[in-house]
Amino acid sequence: MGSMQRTIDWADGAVVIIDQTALPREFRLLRLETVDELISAIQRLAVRGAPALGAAGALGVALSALRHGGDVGAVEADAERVARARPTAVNLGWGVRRALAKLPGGPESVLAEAKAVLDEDERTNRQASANAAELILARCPRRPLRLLTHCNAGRLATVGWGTALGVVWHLHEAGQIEYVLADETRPLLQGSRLTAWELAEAGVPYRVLPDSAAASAIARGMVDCVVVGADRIAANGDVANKIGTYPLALAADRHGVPFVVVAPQSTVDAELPDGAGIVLEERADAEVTSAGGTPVAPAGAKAFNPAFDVTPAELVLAVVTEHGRFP
Ligand SMILES: CSC[C@@H](O)[C@@H](O)C(=O)COP(=O)(O)O
Repeated sequence: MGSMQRTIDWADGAVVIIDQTALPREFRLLRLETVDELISAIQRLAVRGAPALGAAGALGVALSALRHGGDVGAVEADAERVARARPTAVNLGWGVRRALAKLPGGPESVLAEAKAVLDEDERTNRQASANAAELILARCPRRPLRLLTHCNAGRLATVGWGTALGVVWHLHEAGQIEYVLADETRPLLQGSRLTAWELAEAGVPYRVLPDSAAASAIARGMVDCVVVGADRIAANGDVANKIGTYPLALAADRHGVPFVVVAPQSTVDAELPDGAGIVLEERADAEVTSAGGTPVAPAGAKAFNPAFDVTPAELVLAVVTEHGRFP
């Protein structure tokens, strides 16, 4: 049910998203009619994942342009607020800039550009993940393959199809997947809530594991390849992705397991020479000091809660986009 629904779309003058805070308990859609509602949905991760945030950025500018018409200053101010809703995924600002560039043509051309961003997304991710699937088949001799992934880089992180999980869909169609290990992805559990839900829907054999068990799984020879998405890729190939990605890359390197990153070209920040310049979002202490809304740490406990980390290019076998290997 709901499997053909886009993660984020435009319908009857509003942005419609799959509410990712409700999954897997409930599949429900949210209608966002204002820029403020969209920004709030981005910040509480009701819509999330770098490519989906690119679409959200473009649609946010469309919402504003349709509301403010010829008031360029008002639309530019809204665009700036949307672009700053979260700092790490470069796609958010990319989507905003693409739509904003069409403002001189009027609100309808802004909306048309936002819709083009959405339409391109699935095509691009299918191609990027097909390229990565080919590379993995060439580099990993064991059949069928046992993959490990982190966070959610599935259709829920994009408008449709997905990036790292897109690789799984291609390989599963070809009968080449034995199983997928899905890191639960502390603290917000995108792995156990979202990736597991997608894998179950698609009928792919999987197990959820604590993030802290991933290095052991790699060391015990249970993983042929680690495949993840990205939030921002610097010009030298350093990769920012969900917190916990860097330790996976270290473990994979130590045990000679290929570590592959799959992303659309829009996730490359060509102006950034290396990963040192990437702003890593820090989120609220309560996400760590509570579990499911119940406090688990002593009252007043402080947390270190970065949402992302940076994996240096030297630990990455390949960054794969729709154009092939990057750079
Ligand atoms: C194709 S999604 C790639 C990344 O955006 C994904 O792995 C990730 O880190 C998402 O983080 P999130 O905080 O859930 O937005």
